[in-house]
Amino acid sequence: QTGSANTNPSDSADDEYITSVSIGTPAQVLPLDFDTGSSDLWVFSSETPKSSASGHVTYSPSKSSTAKKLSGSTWSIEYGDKSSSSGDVYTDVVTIGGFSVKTQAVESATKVSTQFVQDTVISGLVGLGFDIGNQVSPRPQKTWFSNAASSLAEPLFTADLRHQETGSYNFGFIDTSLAKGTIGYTPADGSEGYWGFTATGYSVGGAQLNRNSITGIADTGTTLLLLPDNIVDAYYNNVESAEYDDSQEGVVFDCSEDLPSFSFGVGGQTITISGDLLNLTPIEEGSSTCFGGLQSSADIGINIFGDVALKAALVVFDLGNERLGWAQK
Ligand SMILES: Cc1c(C=O)c(-c2nnc3c4c(C[n+]5cc6c(C)n(C)c(C)c6c(Cl)n5)n(C)c(C)c4cnn23)c(C)n1C
Repeated sequence: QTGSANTNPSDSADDEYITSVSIGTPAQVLPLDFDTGSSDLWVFSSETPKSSASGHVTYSPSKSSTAKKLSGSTWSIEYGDKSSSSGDVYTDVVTIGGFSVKTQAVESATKVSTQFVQDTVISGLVGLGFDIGNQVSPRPQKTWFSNAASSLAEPLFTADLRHQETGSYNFGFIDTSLAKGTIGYTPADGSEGYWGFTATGYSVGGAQLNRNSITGIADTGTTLLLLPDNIVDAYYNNVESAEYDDSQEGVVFDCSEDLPSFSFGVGGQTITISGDLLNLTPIEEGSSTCFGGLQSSADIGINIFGDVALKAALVVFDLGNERLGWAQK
């Protein structure tokens, strides 16, 4: 069996990607953000304070004949941008791209931070990280993909995120036609709950790849490409108008400037992110100053290959072989 779901950028900056998910009987369809950097499936629900839930599509377990309370279980999660949510837990049928998991832990939010209240285009997240990262207590729950894996044709999924167009998450199969290049595989380390891997080097503007290994995570839930300062500096030294903007907390530059590409090596392949994918967006509507898609990971303690990097590739999250595949798109 397989599944295939379309995913769409939420706004003009590709800040996040929205995928429709059906929960319960009859189906309640919610727009959710698939996040390989976390391992909880949580939703705005009938238990979310009305003031917080306004503008959001919500899940009502009481309206689903297949919903069951997981009594005594609670959850609480905080994300890299300091956003957070918490609540209690139901199980229900969850269908993604035509594939159903009958008894999926659906974490219902009784509390959500302001970032989530304001982000009305999504009604929650689907964690596609490793089960070890799940935040339900007293008994951690499995992710949707972990529950699905044993019934899928192959225990893997692919992410094909695109700039300002519809992409896809495919489960149980690899559509190689989505990629131009060969898929290069490298071991994935799931011990922290993330899809960790090591890139073998990088280059700016199509130059020869150097041999500086970069250990990081493949994270569909993070917008930017977050790398060490030495790499960020090496890149922006090629961008004449680039400067660090304290208020924006990142490197900005003239929107009119042509940006060089950025390449990294992984699994014997070279993934090249074109310059225009590295110009994320004007710092505010109509501004001629733009915010860079590549920023520093120095304050985070981990390197994150977020959507800016993933958009350049077809990425295979291969649980069965504990490996990540990357192919140029
Ligand atoms: C260590 C880390 C991160 C690790 O993940 C991270 C980050 N980066 N994008 C996101 C997140 C997103 C994606 N996301 C990013 C957005 C940005 C940059 N902007 C301006 C808007 C309006 C966004 C929205 Cl609506 N959504 N979402 C939905 C959540 C829950 C995120 C949590 N963290 N996060 C940051 C900013 N940092 C420092």
